[in-house]
Amino acid sequence: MTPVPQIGVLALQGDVVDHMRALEAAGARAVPVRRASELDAVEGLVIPGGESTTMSKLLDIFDLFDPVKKRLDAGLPVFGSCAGMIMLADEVLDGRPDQRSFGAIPMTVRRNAFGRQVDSFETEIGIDGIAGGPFRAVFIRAPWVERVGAGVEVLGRVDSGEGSADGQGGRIVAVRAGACLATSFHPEVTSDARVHEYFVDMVRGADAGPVE
Ligand SMILES: NC(=O)CC[C@H](N)C(=O)O
Repeated sequence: MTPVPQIGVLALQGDVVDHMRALEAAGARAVPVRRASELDAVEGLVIPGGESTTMSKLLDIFDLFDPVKKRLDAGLPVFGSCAGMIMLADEVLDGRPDQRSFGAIPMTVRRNAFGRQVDSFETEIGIDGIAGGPFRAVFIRAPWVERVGAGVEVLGRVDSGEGSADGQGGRIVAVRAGACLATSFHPEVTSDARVHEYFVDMVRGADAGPVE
């Protein structure tokens, strides 16, 4: 177990600096990842919020899509927030036709799902596995999860006033599947480090280690 794990933040586009600050606050060493050699050195990876169509394109341009996919398939712990959640899904609705995602979590994610009228909002939600009361969740043109496959644990929902496809009330906005964590919202833009602490604990537990 590494006491201070080295965690990469995919630094092609999006709110990289906020995630690096939040990871450091949560007890990790944060490093930007722009090339495969930097990816090799990390024990966990954050895919930040931003714009998933752009991120998908840049991953191809920087020859990083396949190296990242390979490490995710090998069990590298990963946390995706917002656009990062979209990048982890195996099915993306309302995406661009050429948009690619890693398929690390068996789930269907709808882009920009909360609609243009209220495309950004904040609300308090409970997150399973995170103690200490509700979490202030900031949503910015956020996706939601419409289907979860086998082995995906729903950690949090938001009441969108219309229920959800599975009849349990509220849209799914936080999930975990093994070493993969994803949120529709942006914990990195608040000063509450609990979601990042949760992820740092996942990385410590997984002990994926850097590639030799
Ligand atoms: N804040 C965000 O990350 C927004 C995600 C963006 N709507 C996308 O599709 O990628």
